[in-house]
Amino acid sequence: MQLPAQQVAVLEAASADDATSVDALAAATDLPPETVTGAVFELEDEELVAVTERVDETVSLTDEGREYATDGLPEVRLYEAALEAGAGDEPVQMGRVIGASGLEGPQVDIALSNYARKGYGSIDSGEITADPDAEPDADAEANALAELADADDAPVESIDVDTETLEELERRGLLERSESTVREVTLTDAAVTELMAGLETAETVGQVTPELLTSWAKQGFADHSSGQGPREDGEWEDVEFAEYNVEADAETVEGGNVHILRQMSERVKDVLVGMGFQEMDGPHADADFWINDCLFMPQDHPARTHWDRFALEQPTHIDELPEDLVERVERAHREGVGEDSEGYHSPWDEDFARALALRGHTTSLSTRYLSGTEIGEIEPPARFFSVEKAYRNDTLDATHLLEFYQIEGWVMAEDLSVRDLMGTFEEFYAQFGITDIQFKPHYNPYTEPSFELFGTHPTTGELIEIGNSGIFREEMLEPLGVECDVMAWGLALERLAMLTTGAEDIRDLHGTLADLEFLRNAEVTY
Ligand SMILES: N[C@@H](Cc1ccccc1)C(=O)O
Repeated sequence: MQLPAQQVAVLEAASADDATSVDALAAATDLPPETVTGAVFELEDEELVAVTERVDETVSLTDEGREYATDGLPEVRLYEAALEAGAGDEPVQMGRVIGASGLEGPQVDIALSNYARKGYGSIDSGEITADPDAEPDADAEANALAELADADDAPVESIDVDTETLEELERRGLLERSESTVREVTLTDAAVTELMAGLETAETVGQVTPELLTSWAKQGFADHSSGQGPREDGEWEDVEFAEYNVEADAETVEGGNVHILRQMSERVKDVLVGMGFQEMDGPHADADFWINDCLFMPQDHPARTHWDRFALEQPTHIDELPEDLVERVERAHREGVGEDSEGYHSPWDEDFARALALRGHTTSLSTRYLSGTEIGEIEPPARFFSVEKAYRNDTLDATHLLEFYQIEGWVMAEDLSVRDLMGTFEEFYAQFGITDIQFKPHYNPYTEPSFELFGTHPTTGELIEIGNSGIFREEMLEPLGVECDVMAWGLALERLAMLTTGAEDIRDLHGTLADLEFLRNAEVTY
C-alpha cells in the first residue's frame, strides 16, 4: 500500500504501542503535533486507525505558588517566627514577630488572614499567640505545594492531593487548572495487515503548478506542433495530491486599518465641506495673544495659569504681533468697546500676551482668520472649520486626554441667532446618526449666549459633553475688525468617535493603553 510519508511515519510509530497519544507520536516521529493530528485524521478516514478523545484536566502552580513551595507558606513562616519569639507561652507583640519572620508587603496580610483559620494561634489587639500543638509539618496546603512543585500541567488524577486542598490552593491563587484534549490512537486490523505486507511512501504534490499542467507524462506520443492527433494527459494525471486538511489551525493574518480618529476626522471634514465650510490651519504652538487675548479672555483667568497650559521653554515668546490689533485688544480688555461695554479694568501686559504655549483650543485659528491676518479680510457670509489638535494639562481619565482633536468652526453672517447655531449642530450630528443632542446654557468670556452640547452614549446611556459653542461677543469681534455676527463652536472629535463606535473609554482610542483589537476593527460607518 502507498501512503504519504507522514502517514507511514505515524503508522509505524503507532505500531510500537497498543494505544498511544498524538503527543507521544509527535515525539516519536519528530513531526509537529498538528501534522500528526492531520495524518491521524486521514488514517482514520481510511480506517487504518481508531481515535478516541478525552479531555484531561491538568494543574500547575502559579508563580506565587512556586514561590511558597520554596520559601514556605506565609502563615507557616509567621507561626515559626511566633514560636521562636516565645508566643507559645504568652502573647507577643505582633510587630516584633513580623519583623523576625522576614515577611514583607502583601505576604503579611496573607499570613494574618490564614493564621487563625488554620489553627496556628490567635491574633488580638496587636498581639499574637502560637498554639504549641499546631503541626506545620502536617499542613495540607504546604504539603500539596511540595507535591505539586515540579508538576507542570500534571493530570489531576496523577496528583496525590485531596480535592478540598486543591480547591483551597486554587482559591488562594496558588494553583491553576487547565484542560487539554488528548487523542489516543489505536491501529485497526486492516492497518496491521498492511504493515505486515509493507508500506510504501507515496510522493505527494501540494500544489498544481503551470509546469505540471504543461509537461507531458509520456513524451512523444502526441504531435504537439501540428496540433493534430490524440493529446496525452499531462504529468498532473500521474502524481498524488496531498489532501487538504480543512481543520488545521491557520495563522491569523491581521491587516492594517486606518486609525478610527483619522477615519472620523476625514468624515467630519467631508461633512463640513459638504455644508459649505472652508478649512483653516495654523500653528500648534502659538502666542497667548491668539489663543486667549483675542478671545477677550482676561489675563488673570484661571485657564491662563501655568496649571492648565503647556508653556514653551524655547522660544518663550512670539516674534511679531500686529501692532494696531494689539492696541485694540488691549483697549477692549481695559475699557471695553462701544457704549454698554465695560472691559475688565484689570492689568493687561503685552509681554504676557506674547508668551508661547501649545494651544489649549483651536479657537486660536479662528481669531487668526477673523483678524484678517491669515487670508486677508473675510466678507460675510463665510463658513470656516478645522479638525486639529489641542493640548490641555487635564487629568487623564475615561473622557479626557492631554491632547485631543477639536472640530472648530464658525459662521459669519448678518443677524445670526441661537436657532441658527442649534440648527447647524442638528444638521451636522444627524450626518452621524446622532439626533438627540441636548443643549445646556454655559459661560465663555468670548461668547454670549453660550451653550454646551451633550449626547447620549449608546452603550452606557450616560450623557457626555461633546462640545461648547456660542455667538462671539462684541468685545471680541470689534478689535478684530469684524462688523457682523459670528457664531462658533469647538466640538470634541474623540467624543464623537465614542458616540458612533460605542467605545466607553477614550484611552482605548489613543495613547499607550489603546485597545489594539478595537482599533484593528473599528470603522466609521456614517
Ligand atoms: N474654545 C471652546 C470652544 C468654543 C469655540 C468657539 C466658541 C465657543 C466655544 C472650547 O475649547 O471649549
